[in-house]
Amino acid sequence: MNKEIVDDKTMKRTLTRITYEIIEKNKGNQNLVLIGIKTRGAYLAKRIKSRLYQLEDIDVPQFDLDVTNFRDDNPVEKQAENPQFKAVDVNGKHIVLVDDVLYTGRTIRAALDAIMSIGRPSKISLAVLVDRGHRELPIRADYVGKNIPTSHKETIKVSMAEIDDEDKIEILAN
Ligand SMILES: O=P(O)(O)OC[C@H]1O[C@H](OP(=O)(O)OP(=O)(O)O)[C@H](O)[C@@H]1O
Ligand SMILES: O=c1cc[nH]c(=O)[nH]1
Repeated sequence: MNKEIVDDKTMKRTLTRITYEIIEKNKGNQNLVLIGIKTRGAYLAKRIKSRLYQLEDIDVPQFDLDVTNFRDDNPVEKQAENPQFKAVDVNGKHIVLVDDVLYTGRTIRAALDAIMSIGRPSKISLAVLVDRGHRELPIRADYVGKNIPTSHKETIKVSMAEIDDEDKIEILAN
């Protein structure tokens, strides 16, 4: 059974709030770089980029990151560099990592490794649309859209208009 818990209007407001929080916490916004984790984190980062521009006239570089090669469930022999991402200059930058759901934290751990493998940022912050709890690693988000307490049996499904035709967040009871 799917239960919609966030509709399109609420999701838009939530992203606007996260954007304002990023602006407030980073006065001057110098050296900010948005990195969105594929799949939906990349679309969220693009939206935050365009809101930063609309709200404050700030043009922040934004890149997509595929963490597959850095996952701890991906055999080491299959791990390879990601040539496109390797070209991103992260040195001395304040990276805002963006993802849709924060659960065990393993995806973020992989993303941190991917970023640190190509340079030395001055700071890395984390923005997520949903924090559903159940961390398996000492990772926390700096910007949280919605805290949604879940059981292990449930799944949070984020839909985004860019690939799913509409914006919504649902809880799926497995
Ligand atoms: O904190 P974790 O336990 O790592 O879970 C969170 C990750 O799981 C989902 O990605 P998924 O692997 O389903 O890929 P997708 O984004 O391409 O759907 C979600 O988009 C997060 O990236
Ligand atoms: O519930 C979950 C857990 C991980 N990733 C998701 O997208 N949803």
